[in-house]
Amino acid sequence: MIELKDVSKVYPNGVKGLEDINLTINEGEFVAIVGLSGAGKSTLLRSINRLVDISSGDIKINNQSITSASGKSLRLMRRDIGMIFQSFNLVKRSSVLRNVLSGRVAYNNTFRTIFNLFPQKDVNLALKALERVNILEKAYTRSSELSGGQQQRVSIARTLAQEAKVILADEPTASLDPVTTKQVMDDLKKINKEDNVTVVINLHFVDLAKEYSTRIIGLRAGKVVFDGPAKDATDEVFQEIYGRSLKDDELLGDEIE
Ligand SMILES: Nc1ncnc2c1ncn2[C@@H]1O[C@H](COP(=O)(O)OP(=O)(O)OP(=O)(O)O)[C@@H](O)[C@H]1O
Repeated sequence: MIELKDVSKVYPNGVKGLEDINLTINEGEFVAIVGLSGAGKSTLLRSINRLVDISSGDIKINNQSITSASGKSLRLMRRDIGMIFQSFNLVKRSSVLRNVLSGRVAYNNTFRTIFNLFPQKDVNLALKALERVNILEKAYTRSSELSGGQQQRVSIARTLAQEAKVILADEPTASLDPVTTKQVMDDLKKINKEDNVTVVINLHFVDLAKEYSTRIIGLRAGKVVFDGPAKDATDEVFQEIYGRSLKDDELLGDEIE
């Protein structure tokens, strides 16, 4: 369970990224965060694993405050949280398998990871993860040789190898074409369903949010302006979140049918 209590973030330049956010996200939910550019979606997501430090309030994960955690306890909390980025964040010159194994770094000592001495059980776990996202045959390929969609699958496999209980995905399909977008979303949904992994995802396309998530959180100027089941997110709701009608480029459209 992820709990945000009275969370605000003010950046050093005075910009309010988040204002007084109160949310509880339960284990196994698939939550989409939507809103205009600059609404605070990335700030919210990155606060959860403390890539962004909040200015006030508290964030708890399974009743333990990540806001006040440090050292080993922060590392252990972060080990349970996988992160997926728009830009994939892979080491391009390394093999696919090596990238997936980096999900095991927090489970091993530094000496082993520097010299690539991962235990066989970690290698097996990584190969299994690649199999689940259907790119096992690419295990020994250099990551730079993969398509964008394949690279995103590698980053999903990395969170599987990490045995993350929560996946935070920041616009994971923003640089992908519509067909690949759907494959990546299907992978995330499968992991959510089969492993009961909580998924919190920032999405630009509102129709994708409606199709895949169980709950939609709408942000506007750093505040939650909608929080409810995806099926309740009507056109009027999106109009409220965006302060205007949706534009064509906020809908992925028929390609996902
Ligand atoms: N490092 C930073 N320093 C100063 N202001 C920032 C910083 N990061 C974000 N902001 C500001 O905080 C607000 C929220 O930004 P955030 O990136 O969370 O929005 P977003 O909804 O994810 O937008 P986008 O969809 O464009 O990624 C914006 O006004 C942004 O300019």
